[in-house]
Amino acid sequence: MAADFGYLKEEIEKTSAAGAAYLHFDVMDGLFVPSISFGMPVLQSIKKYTDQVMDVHLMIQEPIRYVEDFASAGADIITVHYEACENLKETIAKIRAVGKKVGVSIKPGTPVTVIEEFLSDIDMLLIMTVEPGFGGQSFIPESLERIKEAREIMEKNARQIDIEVDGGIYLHNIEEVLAAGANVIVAGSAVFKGDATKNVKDFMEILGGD
Ligand SMILES: O=C(CO)[C@@H](O)[C@H](O)COP(=O)(O)O
Repeated sequence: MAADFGYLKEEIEKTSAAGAAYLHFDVMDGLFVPSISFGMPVLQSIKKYTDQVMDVHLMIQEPIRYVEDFASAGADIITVHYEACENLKETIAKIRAVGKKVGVSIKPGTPVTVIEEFLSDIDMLLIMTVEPGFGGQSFIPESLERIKEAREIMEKNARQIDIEVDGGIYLHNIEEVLAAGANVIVAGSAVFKGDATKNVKDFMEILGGD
């Protein structure tokens, strides 16, 4: 979402060449969050020119309605919001049924403990480190404790899944989020504002290239 849409192909190719393994695709419906971004047709177009893992973050109300569409359009991981689903179990099952990896996201005000009962069914927990809806916001400092809490819950349940963080991540705070237990990093402004190639390379140096 932070890329210049007029140059989407070039912007994405830069991140891929510089080593970014995932492309985070923010879908906003103007209902679950105030903004509207883009949807399946854009994903389908992008998919043609990059091999990056398509990490689709659905910030939409009742995402179960669109799981099949995003799967067909090229999603590899489909992440839905805990707060947006009337029946999260059913939504997770639908993502599994279309053969995609399952992510569940929680907003900053949602207790981390809500994830416990879904842990065995999901591949990734996305902890929002800003209020979802807009890029360019500041990282919420309390998020660090929430990431640690999520790792502890996983240890207690003997289930280690990916913890993704999203919002306000820059070179100056990435080490803190990694130390807290996150292992999938979303960076919007920090990559696309300025030289995307250099920015991704700078992140990759800290991440060790994988
Ligand atoms: O999902 C969202 C916002 O809702 C994020 O993906 C942000 O768009 C990340 O942007 P930066 O905070 O890195 O600019």
